[in-house]
Amino acid sequence: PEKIILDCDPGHDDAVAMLLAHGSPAIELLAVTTVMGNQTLEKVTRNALSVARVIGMDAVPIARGAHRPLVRTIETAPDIHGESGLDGPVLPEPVVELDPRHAVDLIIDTVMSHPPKTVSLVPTGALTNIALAVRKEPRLAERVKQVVLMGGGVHVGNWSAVAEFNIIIDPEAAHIVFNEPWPLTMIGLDATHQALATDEVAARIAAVGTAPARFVGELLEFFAHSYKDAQGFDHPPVHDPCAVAFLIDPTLLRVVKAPLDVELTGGLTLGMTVADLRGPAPEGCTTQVALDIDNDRFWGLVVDALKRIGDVR
Ligand SMILES: Nc1ccc([C@@H]2N[C@H](CO)[C@@H](O)[C@H]2O)cc1
Ligand SMILES: [Ca+2]
Repeated sequence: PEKIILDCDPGHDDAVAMLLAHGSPAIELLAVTTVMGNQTLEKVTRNALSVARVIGMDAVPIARGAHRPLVRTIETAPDIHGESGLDGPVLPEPVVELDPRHAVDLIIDTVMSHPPKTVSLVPTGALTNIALAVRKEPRLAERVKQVVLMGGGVHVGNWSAVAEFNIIIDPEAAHIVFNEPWPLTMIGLDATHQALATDEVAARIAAVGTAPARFVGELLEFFAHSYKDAQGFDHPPVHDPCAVAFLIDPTLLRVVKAPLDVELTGGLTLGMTVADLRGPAPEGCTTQVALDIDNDRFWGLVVDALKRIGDVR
């Protein structure tokens, strides 16, 4: 199985990414780290611990990370995720204790204690923790198998006309991460806006008939309402598990190798992820971008993971 570290800001779709990583037989979830974004660090960390309880994840270390971006001030997304960051379902009291380390140290310790090129980083929030980690331990750039991040977009933005939330709330961190030599796959809005939780998807999830499945149903119901009100979507795009799905079955996504970088000085374009799709990628290009996803097969992975998790008391 693919060994991964999930760096996240739960967040409705981050919660689905956690359950997909925990439930999929193709993934070995080594650690979960939290970063501010959808809500404050306190709230997203509490949410991660609650989700861990719901899905029966009691042996994976969870550590909290950056409480604000590297340079800028924090910006949250209550219009989509609500005041708690995971509005909708009742959130059970956490049972597992947080790992005492900072997320950055848990990431470094986990990667450096495994053989080279065996652990992948899967960030689904701002890239602050990942940037700090590779600055504190530069060897990460050669040691990590790959970075598969949910963020950015080639032709699509959601926090500005051209920028995506995870990137624009900490564009300096994103610039660091996009410019390290590690293999990097950007699962951006071009693909994740196709990962829609339709009524048919909701029915497939409900049919699993377990407490975790009901939890997912409730969080997707809230997510659907807030996405409709805030962004006019008929069904919510569930972004973050698309990054985990790429590691489970890369054939689910169409990816194109292309030079990628992040705009830091634009007025209109701050935080824009710029992919140069003009021609064949130059030799040594280590970045690629996802442009499409097979939504039906993607949701099949989520349903399978829920079935494997079963009922959790
Ligand atoms: N409007 C909106 C804002 C932030 C997010 C979060 N940021 C990414 C999508 O932009 C996902 O990781 C998701 O958790 C989703 C929608
Ligand atoms: Ca997220």
